[in-house]
Amino acid sequence: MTSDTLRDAPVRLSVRGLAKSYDTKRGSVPVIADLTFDVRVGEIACIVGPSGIGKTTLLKCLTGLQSISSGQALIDGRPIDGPPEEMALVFQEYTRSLMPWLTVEKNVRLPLKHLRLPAAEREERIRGALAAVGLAGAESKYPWQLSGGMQQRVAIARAIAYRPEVLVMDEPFASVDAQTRFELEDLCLRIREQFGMTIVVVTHDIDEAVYLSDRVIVLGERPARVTEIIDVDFGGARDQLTTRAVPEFAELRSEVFELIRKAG
Ligand SMILES: Nc1ncnc2c1ncn2[C@@H]1O[C@H](COP(=O)(O)OP(=O)(O)OP(=O)(O)O)[C@@H](O)[C@H]1O
Repeated sequence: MTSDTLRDAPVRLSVRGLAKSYDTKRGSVPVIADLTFDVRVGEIACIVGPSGIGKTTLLKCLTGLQSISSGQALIDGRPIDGPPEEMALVFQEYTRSLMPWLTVEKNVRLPLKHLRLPAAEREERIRGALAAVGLAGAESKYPWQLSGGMQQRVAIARAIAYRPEVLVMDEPFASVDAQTRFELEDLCLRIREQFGMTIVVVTHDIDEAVYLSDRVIVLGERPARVTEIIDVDFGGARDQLTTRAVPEFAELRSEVFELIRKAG
């Protein structure tokens, strides 16, 4: 997949003047003032910004878990006003999102129950998702028998077995060691290639944002606005050593770092 192909793809997720305030005992507190951006079919977009700027709040609005105060978020042109069927969400805390009393295979099977798929397709999706994340053979294990990185792979397998159009991830690799983090980043790139999914990731890690993204969306100011949208033109095939070593990588990292520092 080339960057040019992605830039010509139709818009999957559109955020238009989105604002969000929380109602608290002290009244209405604005967290997001005005966000406008698009994510195209098959793109990976990373959302970055200083701590507490409203990144998780934005994801909650996009996934229909929080109401939007004004403006709109649209998926394929349809306004989001509840959890869209076309989306799946992966959280940082895999220990809280997996059911410890269910095996790996049953955890992945869980969200497929209400899809009413033909049995053969359901089994193939479970098998294919576990194979895609490198967990073929671990079907009968329980989450607590696995390492943190493997548990997060189960959470990702569960999301991709559902075949969402948009995979939304909130700090998905923040709780694993550095080596596992690199492996999971590459897994994310492979998922995009294999399933053509659109992926939105919130991350605190600037290098990760540059490595994964076709588009880095930088949030700043309080309440939050889009400070900058940075196009990343490394294409689909990336490599932890060679991609991170090109001069453009260092330039983009500095640019994002500087924007977040100014915003904080
Ligand atoms: N349910 C809520 N009610 C009231 N205020 C909230 C609620 N959830 C979040 N906030 C506030 O909204 C602001 C943004 O929080 P949010 O978690 O979205 O930021 P973030 O950018 O994801 O933070 P971090 O980078 O630290 O994870 C914070 O000031 C937070 O205290």
